[in-house]
Amino acid sequence: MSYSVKEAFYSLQGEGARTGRAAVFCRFAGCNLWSGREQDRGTAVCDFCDTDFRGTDGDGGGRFDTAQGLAAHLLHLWRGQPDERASPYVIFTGGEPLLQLDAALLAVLHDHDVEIAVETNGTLPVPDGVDWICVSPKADAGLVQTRGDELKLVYPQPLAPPERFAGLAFRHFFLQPRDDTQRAAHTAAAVAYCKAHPRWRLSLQTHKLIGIP
Ligand SMILES: C[S@@+](CC[C@H](N)C(=O)[O-])C[C@H]1O[C@@H](n2cnc3c(N)ncnc32)[C@H](O)[C@@H]1O
Ligand SMILES: Nc1nc2[nH]cc(C(=O)O)c2c(=O)[nH]1
Ligand code: SF4
Ligand SMILES: [Mg+2]
Repeated sequence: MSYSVKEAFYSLQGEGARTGRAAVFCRFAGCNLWSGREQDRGTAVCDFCDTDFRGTDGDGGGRFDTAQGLAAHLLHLWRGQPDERASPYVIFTGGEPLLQLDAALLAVLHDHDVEIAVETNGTLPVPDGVDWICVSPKADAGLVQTRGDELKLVYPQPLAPPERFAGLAFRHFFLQPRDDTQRAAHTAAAVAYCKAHPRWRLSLQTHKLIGIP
């Protein structure tokens, strides 16, 4: 199996329960809910995406023929000093990472003592061996992955109210304001919802607020 990676970079997790934690991000190319072309956005299942995931031309991107090759590339990007209380941390995102993340890649990373997280839309099952599962459901897409560590719902999605997901088997429940021209209004609405429904916490995209990748 070969892998198509849009970009890969070292930054801090900007969102959710692990906000602020150093990580190598591996952004796989391609998604099952949008082609990534602007002219298709209006008819896409997921129409609010904030990410360019087409092609392999980004910083640290490329085509990798083997799991070993991609794992070596990701480990090379890690800048953390050795620390017995903090393993190297790799977050697979995209696009939709579960179109490409496989057992071979998970195994070789675990062989190097890497902790592995995934950011997924929940339409595909997460393979065994992922250490941290973040699911972000999309209103018009079937949800297959109904358990995990955090559920991070982009808010608002009129056809996907938080109540639809509150009973699922996640440890953390977040609302993340939809980033578009109305972001301030969406943020205010998310704050109001969290205040009324304390199960839910606010996830800000802090990397955007401070201008890091
Ligand atoms: C670009 S997606 C890639 C991973 C996967 N395809 C997914 O949707 O979870 C990464 C995260 O950004 C969130 N996201 C995408 N577009 C957003 C937007 N306009 N505003 C806020 N969050 C957004 C997604 O819901 C997801 O939690
Ligand atoms: N800093 C930072 N944190 C993130 N958390 C999830 C991201 C994503 O695009 O999946 C992301 C991202 O692109 N950058
Ligand atoms: S599912 Fe994720 S990557 Fe795909 S279009 Fe939606 S937000 Fe973007
Ligand atoms: Mg992002």
